[in-house]
Order: sequence, then C-alpha cells, then structure tokens
Amino acid sequence: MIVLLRNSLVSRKFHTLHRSIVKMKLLTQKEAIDIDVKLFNEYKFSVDQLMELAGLSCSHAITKCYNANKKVLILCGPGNNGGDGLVCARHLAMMGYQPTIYYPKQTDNMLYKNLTHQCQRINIEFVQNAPKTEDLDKQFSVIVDALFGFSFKPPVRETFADIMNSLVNTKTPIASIDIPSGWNVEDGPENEASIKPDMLISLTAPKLCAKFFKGRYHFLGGRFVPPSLQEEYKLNLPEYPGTDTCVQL
Ligand SMILES: NC(=O)C1=CN([C@@H]2O[C@H](COP(=O)(O)OP(=O)(O)OC[C@H]3O[C@@H](n4cnc5c(N)ncnc54)[C@H](O)[C@@H]3O)[C@@H](O)[C@H]2O)[C@H](O)CC1
Ligand SMILES: [K+]
Repeated sequence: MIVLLRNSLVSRKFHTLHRSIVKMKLLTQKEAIDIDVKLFNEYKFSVDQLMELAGLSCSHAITKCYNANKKVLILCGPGNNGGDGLVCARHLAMMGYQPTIYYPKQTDNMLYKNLTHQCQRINIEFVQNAPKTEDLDKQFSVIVDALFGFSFKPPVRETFADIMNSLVNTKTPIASIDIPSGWNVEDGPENEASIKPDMLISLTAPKLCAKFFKGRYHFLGGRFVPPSLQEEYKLNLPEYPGTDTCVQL
C-alpha cells in the first residue's frame, strides 16, 4: 500500500515536472494545415476518423471541468471545426449533458449531414436563430465554441456577426475547440472585442495563438498523431495520462 502510494506520488511529481520541462511546439497556420494534409494523404486517415477522435477528446476535457449545471450550447461553424462540435455534442449527450446546437451554415456534404442526423436522432435541440447575450447568460452553463478552427481568415463574415457579438459579451464560460473563434490563428485576439474563452482545447498541437490564452483550462486533445509525424515537426507533445483522450497543459 505504502509502496503504491509512493509510486503514485512519484509518478504525479514526474508528470508535473515532465510537463513543465517539455517545450511544446506552437504551430503556424501553415504547419497546422500541412500536418492535417499529411494525416489524410500520407497516413491515410479519413476525416470521419479524426473528427470522431477530436470531438470525443473535447467532450472528455469539458466533462473534467464543467459538471455542475449541465446545459451546454454548442456553436458549430461551416468547416471541420464545426464537425468536431457536432461530434462533441453527441458525446456530451451520451454522457448525460443537455446540449443545444446552433449550426447556421449547414452544407450538403454527407459527413456533416450524418453527424447532424445522429444528433437529431438522440433528440438534441437545434436552434435556428443566433442566441442573444441574455439567452446565453440565462440558459446555459457552458458554451462550446466550434465556429472556426485553424483555417479561419479574419474578419468574421456576416452570417456569424450576431453570434460572435453575443459571445464577446456573455458571462457564461466559453470552451473553444482548437482556436478561439475570431482570433488570428497566429497573432491571437484581434482587439478588445475578441472572445475570452475560459477553456481552450488545442487539437494535435497548440497553435501560436495559444500564447495569448488567459483562461483557466488549457487542454490538448486529438490523441492520434503518429510518433513519426510528431518527430518530423518536433512537436514535443506531453504524455497523455493512461488511456485518457486529453491532457491538461
Ligand atoms: N489535424 C487535426 O488536428 C484535425 C483537426 N480537425 C478540426 O478541423 C479544423 C480545421 O478545419 P477546416 O475545415 O480546415 O477549417 P475551419 O473549421 O477552421 O473553417 C473553415 C470554414 O470556415 C469558413 N471561414 C473561414 N474564415 C471565415 C470568416 N472570416 N468568416 C466566416 N467563415 C469563415 C470557411 O469558408 C470554411 O467553410 C481544426 O481547427 C480542428 O478543429 C479535424 O476535425 C480533425 C483533424
Ligand atoms: K473554435
């Protein structure tokens, strides 16, 4: 028993030390896109596979930090970041949370249609209009920001102006998937009217904008980067504990 306790303390100390000495690489937008392309073209992953793992890891990170009132709003954008949001919503529902989805710009792509259908079939509510700041404050305990990821190019287009405005002003904690939406992927917040997420879940590896993140929780998720690719880009990722899909940074 004493040996076990000592081992676990040593291992915890090692993890803390290990995390602090590991200098993780922060990716440029081009590097993030290049790694993504290599995962698909060289390593032959399909987008469905990686999105499922990415979205699952985000749902796990969220459950580690927000477990009181379980009403969660998931904001989904038009690209793969939005797809991660749909996957995350489904897993949160399966884990007993009550997600609501706002997904204003849906595409005809079969992957997204199926992800949307899966959410609808487990009775996740979809709202049609951008919730106002007061709605966000009153109705939800967490907002998952899956609007834009590493392919975002500012400024935000018209379709998303209202929801971005509500997000900037809300007091409800925001958990951003991969990139805080509206931020420049490398230079961070554009100005004072940028969102200030409470949580950031970086996928694959943090991007340069993570330097500007001041919220309480920073996690790494997307435990799918093959060792040779980590080595090629000198990612220096921290160790994921045990079988976890995410690790707190
Ligand atoms: N390798 C990985 O780590 C994986 C990450 N995943 C997630 O995928 C996103 C990147 O996805 P991508 O489709 O390339 O781009 P985005 O979702 O960032 O957005 C593209 C989408 O947004 C539109 N858009 C761009 N700029 C604007 C703007 N200013 N206003 C409005 N709309 C804009 C653009 O037209 C596209 O429609 C990554 O961050 C991860 O979250 C994968 O899920 C798995 C592999
Ligand atoms: K995002």
